[in-house]
Amino acid sequence: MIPETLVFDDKSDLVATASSRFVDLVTKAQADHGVASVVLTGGSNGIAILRALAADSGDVDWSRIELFWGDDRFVPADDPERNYGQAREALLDHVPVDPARVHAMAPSDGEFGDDIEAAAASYASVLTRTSAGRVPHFDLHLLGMGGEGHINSLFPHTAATAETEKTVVAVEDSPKPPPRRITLTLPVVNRSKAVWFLVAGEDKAEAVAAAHTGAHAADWPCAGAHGTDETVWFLDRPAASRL
Ligand SMILES: O=C(O)[C@H](O)[C@@H](O)[C@H](O)[C@H](O)COP(=O)(O)O
Repeated sequence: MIPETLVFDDKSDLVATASSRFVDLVTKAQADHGVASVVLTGGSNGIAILRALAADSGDVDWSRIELFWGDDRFVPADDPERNYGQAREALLDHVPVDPARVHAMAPSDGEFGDDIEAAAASYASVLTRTSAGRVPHFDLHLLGMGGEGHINSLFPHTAATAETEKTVVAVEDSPKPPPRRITLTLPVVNRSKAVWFLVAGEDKAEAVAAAHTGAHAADWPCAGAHGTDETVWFLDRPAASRL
């Protein structure tokens, strides 16, 4: 399916449109099948959207949304680098989510202690437990992207990006600090009905162009992520400058 590519004059327009489309998508999913499932991302754009939703989320019923993370840093629970903590502060502390439906990845001082493999395996079972024993088809997977094309903690030329079986893997040597992370893999990202890339800045332009011209996921992991119903690129002008 051909991706939809939207180019905005600035980041605030990008965030405003993505958050309003988030409200539309989630309210439709809730009307259609009761509980919506959304995978959140870290990064400045992902968090900016959560802040916008904290201010205005229309008719979204926050008690009927399962929230997951595409990746997180395997750090202590109160480490400010944790994507979960940033999402809590930006959105989850301000809306009536059902705590039983908020599925954070384990911190390094949580129930699995420092055992990152056990923490990753446990998250894989969270995915199936919340979806009647199957791997979920998320309604929406939000993705930030790095300049070298990484999404979640899937970096170029790594085993995590090449993974074809497991839904969740541990990353011990991320090229971007901190080195230890837990991430969803491409096979599960690609079960999402909608995959949205939230990308701003000239340093992302080469990766955006690569993804739009059929690059290999090993080289540019962003090129390997697609929704089953829609793939949308939300770009500012500098990020779109090589298209
Ligand atoms: O895990 C990380 O190190 C970051 O969270 C990273 O993956 C980030 O999401 C992207 O680099 C996009 O970041 P921006 O949205 O700030 O461009």
